[in-house]
Formats: sequence, structure tokens, C-alpha cells
Amino acid sequence: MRDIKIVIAGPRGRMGREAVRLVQQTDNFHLVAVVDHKNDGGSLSDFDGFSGLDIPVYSNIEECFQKVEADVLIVLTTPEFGMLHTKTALSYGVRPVVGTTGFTKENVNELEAICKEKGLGCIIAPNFAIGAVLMMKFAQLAGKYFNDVEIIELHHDEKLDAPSGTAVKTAEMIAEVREAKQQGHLNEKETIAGARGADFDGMRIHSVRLPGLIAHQQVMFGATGQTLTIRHDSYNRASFMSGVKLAVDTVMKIDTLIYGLENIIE
Ligand SMILES: NC(=O)c1ccc[n+]([C@@H]2O[C@H](COP(=O)([O-])OP(=O)(O)OC[C@H]3O[C@@H](n4cnc5c(N)ncnc54)[C@H](O)[C@@H]3O)[C@@H](O)[C@H]2O)c1
Ligand SMILES: O=C(O)C1=N[C@H](C(=O)O)CCC1
Repeated sequence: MRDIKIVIAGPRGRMGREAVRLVQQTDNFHLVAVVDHKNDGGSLSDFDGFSGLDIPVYSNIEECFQKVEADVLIVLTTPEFGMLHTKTALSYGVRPVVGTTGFTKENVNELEAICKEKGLGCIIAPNFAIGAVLMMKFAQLAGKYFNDVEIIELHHDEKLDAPSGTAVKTAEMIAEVREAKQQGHLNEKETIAGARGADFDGMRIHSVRLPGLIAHQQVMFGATGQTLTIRHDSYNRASFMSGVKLAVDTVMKIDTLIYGLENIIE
């Protein structure tokens, strides 16, 4: 198996810490630098919980790629910086694996065009958990037969974006097969704004934020006399790591952008 030199953006975050552990535990993955807005020029080992990891820290991602040779950038920062980091990686010939959510359709299209022009791979995965990817695929299958669907996504209360990337991706996948329909009563009125959730092609998305939660989603379908509920729960962030590993391995073999792990799992 070939060696893969990896930079992680956002190593001190909830996902970043798991990703550092994954890279450390994988024989052919090598952490060559991290991008963090603190401790520029220092070492990852200066931060709590990373003792013994003498890995250079850069705050400026351009400088990172000028000084360090890398194959893959794992992007696990906030939605605000995700796009900048991803575009910068591509401009240096480094393949991004993007876990950060909150990218717009325009963002994805722009990155797709850059990848095409440069012949570089990039994977954007709104959810790395294999169970969540299956939940989205099952929901897409159900969307062929049920036009009425409500997506309820539930996350921890530190999450910045709503709806979640997973909910948006699920709605996009269902929209590919679902007969368009405006749901609910034609004359329905919200007496409190937002009561019916976000509207995606007539489907409704509801975002729950509570301490104690990690990442969960329920897709509910309704038809005469029946409902169907498809649900996935991530109980910890280790649940995302087999998907991150698959994405890093795969991004080295492709020369286009892939949006969603459902496009690479067998
Ligand atoms: N794709 C998935 O499966 C998946 C799973 C969980 C979370 N996420 C997404 O990943 C992202 C991170 O989630 P999290 O829970 O780890 O968040 P977090 O807030 O714990 O971590 C974000 C990290 O980014 C760092 N950061 C912010 N600005 C930065 C900058 N300019 N340069 C470098 N680092 C910077 C912060 O210091 C923080 O450590 C979110 O967008 C979240 O939605 C995706
Ligand atoms: O914790 C988060 O934040 C998560 N975000 C992703 C999303 O927006 O779908 C995936 C699950 C965890």
C-alpha cells in the first residue's frame, strides 16, 4: 500500500482529534502538518492531548503547502474556513477530503470545476458514517414510492450549521427520484415562524439541537394508512473514521470531485 502524506485542518476539534488518532493508527498514513488558527510555527504536541506528536502547526494554509509536501488535506474546520482551505489545497495539487459541512451547491460546483481543470481528486462527504450513508440510500429508495417526506436531523448544540449537511444531502438524493410535491395542507399557515421547518423542494427539514446528542437523523415517509421511518444514530465520532479512511484511500485514485460517500461504497 502506498504511503499517503496527510495534513489535517482543525486537529483540535471534535472530529479533528479523532482524525489525528486515525492517521496515527494507520500504517501507510503519515501526518506531516496540521492547520490551526492557534500556535503558528509551533508543534501539535504543544496542545493538550497530543503529547509526543511533534508535527508542525501552520495558521496560514498557503505557507503550510509551500513548506510541506502533502498528498491529502483532511478538512475538519468550521464552515467559514472550509471552502478556503479546500480551494487552497487544490491550488497546490493536494487532494482534499472534506468533512466540513455547510457548503452550498455553488461551492460544490466551483470545486468540481477546479478538480476537472486540474485533474485532481476531491471527496466531499457530508457524513462519513457508513450507516448514515446507507440511511440516505434507503431513504432515496423509499422516496421513489412515497412523495411525502419529513427529515428530522438531531445534533449536539455546538453545531454551527443548520440544516445539517447530511439532511441537505438526503433531501437532494430523494429529490432526484421523488415526484415533486408541496407537502401539508395547501392553506397551512405557521402561527410561529419556522414551525414547519425548512422547505427543500416541498419536503420539510427540521433541525434539533440539544446537549447530549452527537449526530442523528430520522427520515419519515407517509402515505395513506402507513408511515415508514428510517433512522441512523452516531453515538460517538469514532463512527465517522472508517469513512474518513475510505475517502483518503479513494481520493488518491480519482481525478474528479465526488460529493457523497454513497458514490464510492460498493
Ligand atoms: N462529514 C462528517 O461525517 C462530519 C462529522 C462530524 C462533523 N462534521 C463537520 O465537521 C466540521 C467540524 O466539526 P467538529 O464537531 O469537529 O467542530 P469543532 O468546532 O469541534 O472543530 C472545528 C475546529 O476547527 C478549528 N478552526 C476554526 N477555524 C480554523 C482555521 N481558520 N484554521 C484552522 N482551524 C480552524 C477550531 O479551532 C476547531 O478546533 C463541522 O463542519 C461539522 O459539521 C462532519
Ligand atoms: O457534528 C456535526 O456537526 C456533524 N455534522 C455532519 C452534518 O452536518 O451532517 C455529519 C454528522 C455530524
